Amino acid sequence: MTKKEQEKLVSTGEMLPLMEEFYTIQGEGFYKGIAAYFIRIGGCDVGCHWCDVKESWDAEKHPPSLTSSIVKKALDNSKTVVVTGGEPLMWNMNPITEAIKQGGGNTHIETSGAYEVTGVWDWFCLSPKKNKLPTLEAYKRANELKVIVYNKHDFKFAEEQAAQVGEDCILYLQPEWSVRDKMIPLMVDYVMQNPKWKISLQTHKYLNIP
Ligand SMILES: C[S@@+](CC[C@H](N)C(=O)[O-])C[C@H]1O[C@@H](n2cnc3c(N)ncnc32)[C@H](O)[C@@H]1O
Ligand SMILES: Nc1nc2[nH]cc(C(=O)O)c2c(=O)[nH]1
Ligand code: SF4
Ligand SMILES: [Mg+2]
Repeated sequence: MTKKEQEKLVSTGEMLPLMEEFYTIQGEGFYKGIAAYFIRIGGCDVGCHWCDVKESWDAEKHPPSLTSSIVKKALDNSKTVVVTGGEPLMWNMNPITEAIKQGGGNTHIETSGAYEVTGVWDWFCLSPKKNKLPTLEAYKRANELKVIVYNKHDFKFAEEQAAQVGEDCILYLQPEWSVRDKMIPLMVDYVMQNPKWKISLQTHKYLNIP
């Protein structure tokens, strides 16, 4: 296939720049603890300085793969398929979610919400970033809001973001990994004072799994 043909398929979402795929346990948020197949799509320009997958940022480093093949492999392993990145919403997510659902799977997304929402999602995890705020549609779609706490100013940001999501959206504060020992005590106090929030930890990192 020529580069031009590939680019066309990427633009429709029939190919995606795949960085990695792995079957593991969802470590974070509402579905923490369940087996799930992760599809990590390359490309992100949000630029969080503490991002734990900076290798994903440059989409050019992750060659396009056929969406149908990615989905087939995922569904051979698991009914729950989590699409993450990078920033998955930089790409057209319609074909991948259609294929997952057609194969009987459940579609979950991990996103900053900074780009137009495409795809049909059974579970939408919105993790907003100050650098590039979510779209109005992303706030509407969010089933869970997962705000990363890097310093004490992030509590105010978390409240501003919570004011934008729907009533049924579940609210999580998740410590930034490198400062977890410093931030967890503040988060514990905050959640006891403000019990609409829950704490989410990156449990896969404690379990030493992907
Ligand atoms: C790597 S991001 C990919 C998906 C999307 N770009 C996003 O940010 O939601 C997956 C999740 O990990 C979180 N995350 C990334 N780096 C982290 C870190 N150092 N500590 C805690 N959570 C982190 C993100 O906020 C997001 O919820
Ligand atoms: N086990 C595990 N759970 C996760 N939940 C969200 C992740 C992500 O990077 O999007 C992630 C991840 O990278 N691994
Ligand atoms: S939006 Fe997500 S992938 Fe992009 S830099 Fe931030 S945490 Fe990393
Ligand atoms: Mg991760």
